[in-house]
Amino acid sequence: MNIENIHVSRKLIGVAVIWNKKGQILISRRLPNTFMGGLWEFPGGKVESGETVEECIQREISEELGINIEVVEQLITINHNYNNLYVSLNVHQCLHIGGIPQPLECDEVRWVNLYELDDFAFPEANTQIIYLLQENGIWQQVKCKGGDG
Ligand SMILES: Nc1nc2c([nH]c(=O)n2[C@H]2C[C@H](O)[C@@H](COP(=O)(O)OP(=O)(O)OP(=O)(O)O)O2)c(=O)[nH]1
Ligand SMILES: [Mg+2]
Repeated sequence: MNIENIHVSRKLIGVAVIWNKKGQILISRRLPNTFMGGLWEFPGGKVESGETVEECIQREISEELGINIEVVEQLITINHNYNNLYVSLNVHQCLHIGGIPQPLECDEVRWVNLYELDDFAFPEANTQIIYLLQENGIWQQVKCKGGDG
């Protein structure tokens, strides 16, 4: 095969693990008829040029869910290859500050606890994120009860 025919896409993705005061995490379901449609994920999206990952997360969460969050700290970066799509998931721990999550760009949103995460189908790259979250427990008692949600 000619080298020019090989197309590899790379995407840097800002991903938010958003916690409420009850120790629940917000998950959203990808729209049907899209890449990995129907699977559940942590909200987020592609980092645009000129923005930091934190800015990307703030923007995506406001666009996708219409809520306010505080981006608190980085959890992990997962590099994963879906055939010819390389994604680098830059995952951050976040607190829900206010607003009721709306499924503005997804099929459905839900608050779930750490153990309920096992009941939903996530993309392959999420396995390690979920394992780490469950290992860590309720994120330092929801970062000492910050946030407002
Ligand atoms: N947001 C998010 N994306 C994830 C997760 N796990 C996972 O593999 N992904 C993958 C799916 C997509 O290939 C990519 C996210 O891209 P996207 O298509 O939702 O992002 P976007 O809305 O900014 O995309 P675009 O149309 O602007 O290219 O990362 C996850 O937990 N959250
Ligand atoms: Mg997205």
